[in-house]
Amino acid sequence: MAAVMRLVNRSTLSSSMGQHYLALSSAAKARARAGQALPEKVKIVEVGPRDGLQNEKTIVPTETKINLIDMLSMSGLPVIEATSFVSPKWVPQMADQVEVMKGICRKPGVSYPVLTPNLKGFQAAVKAGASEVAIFGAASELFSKKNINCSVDESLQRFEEVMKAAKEAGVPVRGYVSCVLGCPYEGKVAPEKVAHVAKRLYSMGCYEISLGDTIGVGTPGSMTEMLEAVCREVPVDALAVHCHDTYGQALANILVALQKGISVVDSSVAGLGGCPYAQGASGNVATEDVVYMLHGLGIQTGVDLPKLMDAGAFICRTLNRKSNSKVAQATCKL
Ligand SMILES: CC(C)(COP(=O)([O-])OP(=O)([O-])OC[C@H]1O[C@@H](n2cnc3c(N)ncnc32)[C@H](O)[C@@H]1OP(=O)([O-])[O-])[C@@H](O)C(=O)NCCC(=O)NCCSC(=O)C[C@@](C)(O)CC(=O)[O-]
Repeated sequence: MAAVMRLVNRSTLSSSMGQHYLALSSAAKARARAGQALPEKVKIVEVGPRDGLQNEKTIVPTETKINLIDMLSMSGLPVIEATSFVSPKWVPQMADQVEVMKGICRKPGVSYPVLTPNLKGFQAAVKAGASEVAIFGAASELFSKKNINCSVDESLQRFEEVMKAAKEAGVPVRGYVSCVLGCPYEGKVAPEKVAHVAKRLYSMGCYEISLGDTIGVGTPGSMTEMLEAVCREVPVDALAVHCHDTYGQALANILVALQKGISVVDSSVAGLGGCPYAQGASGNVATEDVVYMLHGLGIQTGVDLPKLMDAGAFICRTLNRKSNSKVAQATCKL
């Protein structure tokens, strides 16, 4: 019975993709029905292999990480955050970063950025063949201290060093701001503080600033307020949103961001993840659910949903867990 359901749901999914997602006139209508001028295309930044796996209690074999990244590459995702060049004492799960970078099959046109908290990480990343990196700061002092062992100002000084080296090497840099809608240690975070850190990262040369609701406490209300503050300081086309789904608000918050004109969304296959320095934070919003919503709105992503779901099913099977994706649950792709 379950197998029949799986088949039926999979074919329904494929045919609905064919009927609805590719018909441009109905796509435009779907976007218009959402009430605002939504973007025609959205770039999805898949963070599962890094944000998703960094918090796993038992070490995930390198081969599994490589297989996951390769399957994600085949699904049409344009950006896959592969790993991080951080201290193995702080995040043991990412200690195999060099092997991961060496083992993945890089698909032309796909970018594989990695996290680099400082110059040491940047140099190691470039040596391992990274062609794009991300620096990661926070809008909360206590989170910054817990996560990267320095104040927000100190972190920005370290990032200046990374930016200088990246410019010399011609490596594009993405910037993260964590705790944009709340901090596990400080509680509420002022939108102006988020805007200040986002502006600093943008001014130092980050081509894109990803705004992280690290603990998933935001609502469409707080998201709107925060984005209005940030958009006064950073052009909207340089912004991305990175929503964890702890309180089930992620898709609603992403829709708010789309309505504000943001067209880059971070997400994690099967909703894997959490931050090791933000206790209680659940995984990122599931990529499958984001793709389903975007395609339903007539927004192009270039992602093949069934192939993406195969990658989600693979990692859930390997980690012996249920997918956090509602789409995977509904279609029995667990
Ligand atoms: C930033 C540090 C390194 C500072 O850590 P530290 O202890 O202050 O650094 P240090 O400069 O004093 O060095 C201490 C040791 O770490 C080594 N070290 C120093 N730098 C590196 C490096 N790059 N790679 C490898 N090793 C490094 C260094 O060589 C030395 O080694 P030892 O002499 O003790 O053997 C540390 O705090 C760290 O690695 N933190 C990891 C933070 C992290 O990965 N957090 C999770 C990702 S952030 C996130 O998930 C949020 C995000 C991005 O998804 C968005 C959102 O949801 O909000």
